[in-house]
Amino acid sequence: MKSLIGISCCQKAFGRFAMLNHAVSDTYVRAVGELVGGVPVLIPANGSRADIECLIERLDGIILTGSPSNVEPALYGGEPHPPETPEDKFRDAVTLPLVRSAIALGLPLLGICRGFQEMNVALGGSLHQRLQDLPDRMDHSTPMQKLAVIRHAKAHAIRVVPGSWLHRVAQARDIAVNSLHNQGVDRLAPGLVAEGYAPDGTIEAFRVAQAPGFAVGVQWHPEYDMDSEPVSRRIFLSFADAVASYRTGGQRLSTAAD
Ligand SMILES: N[C@@H](CCC(=O)NCCCC(=O)O)C(=O)O
Repeated sequence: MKSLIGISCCQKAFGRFAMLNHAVSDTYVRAVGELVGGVPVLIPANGSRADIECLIERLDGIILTGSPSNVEPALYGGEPHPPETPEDKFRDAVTLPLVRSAIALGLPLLGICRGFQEMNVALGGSLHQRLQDLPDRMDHSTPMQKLAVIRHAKAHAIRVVPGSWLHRVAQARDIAVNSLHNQGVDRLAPGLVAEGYAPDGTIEAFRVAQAPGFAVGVQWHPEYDMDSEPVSRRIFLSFADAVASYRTGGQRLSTAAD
C-alpha cells in the first residue's frame, strides 16, 4: 500500500463564472508521486469545516504548499494588509491547526514557502509583510517574468547551519535557491531552530526542535527544481524516508540535529 500524502490547497475562483475551487499546483502532485512515492490527497481550504482529526489520523505525511496569498496578519499580531493583498482565511483556518496536530503526533510535515510561514505562525512566530521594504533586506519577491525558467531560477545563496537536517540533505555549507516571496520570518516561533540564512540574514529554513517526527520548513521551492537539481530532490527523498518510517511505526525519523 502506498502512503497518503496531504497537500494543502488554496481557495481560487476559476472559470467563466468565477466559481470557488480548491486548487494546488501540479508540481506538488508530481513531487508526491515521483519522489515521495505516495498518493497525493488534496486538502481543501474549507476553513472550519475541515476535519483535522480525521486528516491527521489517515494521512502519512503533509506538504504545506506555496501560494501568492499571505497568512492573515491578525494571526500573528500584525497590522492588516493593504486592501488588495491576497489572503486566504479559509486556508489559514485549516493549515494552522493541521501544523500543530501533525507536529504533536509526529506526522511528517514539510512546509514550503507559504507553508513554511504557516508553520512559524502556527507555533507563535510572526512575519515581516514585505521584506523588500525593509532597509537591510534584499528583494526576495517573484521575478515578474513569463518564462518559468527565469521566474524559478536561482536567486540567492543560503548559508547552511552546520550539523542541521539541511546540512545533511544539502551536503554543503552553501546552496543556491529560487525566491518567490514577499514575506519572511520576523519573530521565530518558540521551538523552531533556524537551519539556513539568506545573505541578508533572512531565515530560509527551520526545523521544529524536539518534534517527535520530521517537521521542517523551507522558504524556497524545491518542487520547481526536482527534475534537475540534487538538493531539491533530496529534500523530498528525506521527507519520503520519514513517511516510510512513520508508516511502519518504526523509529520515527526526527529532524533534530545529531
Ligand atoms: N504570499 C507569501 C508566500 C509566497 C509563496 O508561497 N509564493 C509561492 C507562489 C507560487 C508561485 O508563484 O509559483 C509571500 O509573499 O511571502
